[in-house]
Amino acid sequence: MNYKHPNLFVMIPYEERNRVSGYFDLSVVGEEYAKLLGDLTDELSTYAVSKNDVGENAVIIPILRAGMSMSNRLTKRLPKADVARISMRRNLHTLKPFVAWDEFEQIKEPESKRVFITDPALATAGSILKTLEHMKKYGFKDENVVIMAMFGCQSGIERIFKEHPEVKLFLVHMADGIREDGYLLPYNGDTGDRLYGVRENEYVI
Ligand SMILES: O=P(O)(O)OC[C@H]1O[C@H](OP(=O)(O)OP(=O)(O)O)[C@H](O)[C@@H]1O
Ligand SMILES: O=c1cc[nH]c(=O)[nH]1
Repeated sequence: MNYKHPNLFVMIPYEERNRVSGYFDLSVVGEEYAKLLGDLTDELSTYAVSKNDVGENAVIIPILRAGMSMSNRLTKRLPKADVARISMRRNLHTLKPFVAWDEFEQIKEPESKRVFITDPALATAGSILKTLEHMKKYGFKDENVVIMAMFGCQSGIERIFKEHPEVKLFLVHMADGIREDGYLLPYNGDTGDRLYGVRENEYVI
């Protein structure tokens, strides 16, 4: 997958897919999966964040639940950054996301803040787009936004840049595509479920 965009930065090229084989090994779950995602986040931070950046005037926004697996490590790399979580839920039939709650109110002067959004999976991009739309209401600016993700597909990425051409996206690795049920290919399962267990009431939301 050689898709390119000026604001897209892919850390591990297709030819080195074996380096991310743990994504696709569905027996890797819980703490072990969290460590794998955390270690890749450390690597991605080296790629996405300048060497002397300690997170001054920055805020890290993990999209819950799975985004915490990345923000937990990014906070170590950027100790001065604030953290403001957003809880995003999706109806797994329609794949439509909605905001359950957020912590944006606590961020002072959002219009001047550098933002790092973390979420391992970028599939339809509905969750990221909803997050960006929600952030705008609070005054955050697209030109200050860096999205950090593990795995994303071209159709989702194109949707992001179509609506938000100024954001930057740092991806560990490019997916081949997306399945009809909204999961990425190669299949990596549900990241949140692999980390924290299946959520019982997902279908009724
Ligand atoms: O690009 P999209 O099509 O919106 O899909 C990606 C979203 O799906 C996953 O979250 P999920 O809804 O499984 O929530 P969880 O992390 O709480 O399990 C993932 O962490 C993204 O937030
Ligand atoms: O591939 C996908 C799609 C949605 N959520 C995930 O965790 N993975």
